[in-house]
Amino acid sequence: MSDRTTDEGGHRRPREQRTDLTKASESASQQGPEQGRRATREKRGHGQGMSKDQQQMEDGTARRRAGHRAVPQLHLHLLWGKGAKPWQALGRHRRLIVLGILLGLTGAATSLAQPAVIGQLVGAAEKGRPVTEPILIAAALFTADAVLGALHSYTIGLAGENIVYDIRSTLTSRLLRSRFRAYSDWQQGDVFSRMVSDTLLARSTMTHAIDSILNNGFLVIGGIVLMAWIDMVLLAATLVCLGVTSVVSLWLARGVHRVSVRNQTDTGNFGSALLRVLGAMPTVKASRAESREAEGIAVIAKEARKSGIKVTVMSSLLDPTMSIGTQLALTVVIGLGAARSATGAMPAADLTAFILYLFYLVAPLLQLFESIAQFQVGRASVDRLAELGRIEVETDQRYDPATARTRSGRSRSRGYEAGLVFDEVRFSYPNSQQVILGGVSFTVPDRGLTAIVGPSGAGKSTVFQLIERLFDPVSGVIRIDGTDITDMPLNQLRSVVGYVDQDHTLLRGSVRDNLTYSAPNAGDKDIAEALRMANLTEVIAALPNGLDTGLGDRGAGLSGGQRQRLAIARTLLQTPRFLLLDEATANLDSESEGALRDSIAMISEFCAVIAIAHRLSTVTQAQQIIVMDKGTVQATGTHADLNRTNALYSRLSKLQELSDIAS
Ligand SMILES: Nc1ncnc2c1ncn2[C@@H]1O[C@H](COP(=O)(O)OP(=O)(O)OP(=O)(O)O)[C@@H](O)[C@H]1O
Repeated sequence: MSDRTTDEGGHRRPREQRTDLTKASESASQQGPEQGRRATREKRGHGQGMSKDQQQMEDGTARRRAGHRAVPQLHLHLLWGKGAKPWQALGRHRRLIVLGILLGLTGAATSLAQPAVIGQLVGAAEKGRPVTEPILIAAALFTADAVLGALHSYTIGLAGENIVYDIRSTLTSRLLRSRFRAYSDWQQGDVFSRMVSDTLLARSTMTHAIDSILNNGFLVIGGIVLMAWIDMVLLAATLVCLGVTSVVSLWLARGVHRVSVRNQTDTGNFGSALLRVLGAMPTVKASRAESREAEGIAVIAKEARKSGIKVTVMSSLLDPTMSIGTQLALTVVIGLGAARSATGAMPAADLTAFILYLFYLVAPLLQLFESIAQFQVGRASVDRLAELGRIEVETDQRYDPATARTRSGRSRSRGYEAGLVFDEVRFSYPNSQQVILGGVSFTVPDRGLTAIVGPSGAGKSTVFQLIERLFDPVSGVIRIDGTDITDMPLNQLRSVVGYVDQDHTLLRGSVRDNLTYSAPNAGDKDIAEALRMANLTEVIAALPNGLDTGLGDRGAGLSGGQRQRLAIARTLLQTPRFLLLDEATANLDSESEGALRDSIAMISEFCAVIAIAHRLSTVTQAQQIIVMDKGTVQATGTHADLNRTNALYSRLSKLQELSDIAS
């Protein structure tokens, strides 16, 4: 099967797309149905004029090409996953981070040299030697320290922003390409909170915290070495005082990690709860549920507050713990040092340098432990992002190679049927035992209107979700022109299948943005034609800015029926070969429904329209009607046949007549 309206990457070709709809419908209306059909078929080149081998070659090429556009991988999980290579996690930002760390370390070296130079200055002054040289060296060190510090901050900040950008863009791409059933398991608010706040925390971990741990660690170790060089006795006293507090601080830092994980989960829960009600404001108001919901969300917010306070308590204990240790060390050093200096065991210049090193050590030591705590907070975020990054994505490879081979063996049998075929399809939703489709078989020819009717819950919408491959059957095959759809690249499948779902979702943006959503290069002529077919020309003309009028969330600004027709026009611009309409006429008044019925009749001249309809009046003209009940096909036929032969259909038909009379 080939689709000549797709390019190498599986995208639709703009030029052909722009003209497809107009030309096809013009042909259909001007040349009469048969010629129009032929003209459209030729333009679409859907493979009927090709040999089967050619088609299969094109299939393979298209699949390989589509497969080349690999879904971006998030490497964050490597940081703490099995066989972790932290280096890889930093990806292409490694160089920048290394540069930042080197700048920081050089800055730290200049800092470490300062007390020694000041010690020399004191020594020179003590002995009455010239002090110009040590002053100049000290000034050069201060300047270098300041410049290196600024460059260091900028480099690390830049790497941080790059990393956040990378994580966000990679994760967004993965989320949008995720398998529908995998995405359905996630709460939107949780996803949102991970994408916004966890990425910021992860940035701190991967740049500032790591950098600070290395730099301050270097300063601390360097300071200790220099202090050892000056006086071992004073150093031993210092280490005893600081050692105890360091152990306590490390224990606190671990605690910070534990409570941070809890706090980030609570924050995600808060986001989910908020999104849930914000997405249903009219229902909340109509149900007078404002106070109830506000109270419920306040409870969740309280949980986040509680775990947030725990993080604050643990983090704020770090500072005083370290302060106690350093104050103690300072007191001991000054007392012991003064005594040693008085006995002449230690020169005054050495004591000055030692005390300065101790002062210099205090800030890096505090920062070191703060960074370890920050690292632990960010680590929890990195873990949460890595979990999101492992979401299963749709690939254009075969869903299950072994099964696909067996299926394609069957599906590529000689004499395949053109159109869409359900062959003994069985299906249950993931994590559910309920059989939703129990061996459904039917054939939809590649032209004309096919209606699917049946009571609520019969499995009609599920049939559409399987055609779109939002889910895959448990067993059985769905074929398009003889090809198992699991063997088709997804974007090829979705370019030949247009789907107007029950919610006919519109997005915030202009009418034009919404119309051209699946055909971004559609021209004005095609847009006008699609609007005409969906009976929207006058409606759009009456809007203040016509096609450029802005719509609110989910298409606010248009009536329910207008939104529904706009969704149909949007799908028409995609020039699908199979147009799936799920309850497309549910919100229409009788007049609009009649107009749309005419449009569907016209559209079905050049593609296969499959319409789920509760209003049977919409589909009485259908070439075939499939009656579904409890996940099986009860009967297939025309309106007249089914009215005569099928009890369920004639009952639905009678109920419909009654409701029409009543209205
Ligand atoms: N995501 C899902 N997870 C589990 N079960 C589901 C899911 N979606 C639908 N179902 C179940 O599948 C069955 C068939 O649903 P489906 O939406 O296909 O019916 P339908 O015939 O289109 O109904 P209606 O005419 O009311 O839209 C229902 O029993 C429903 O509860």
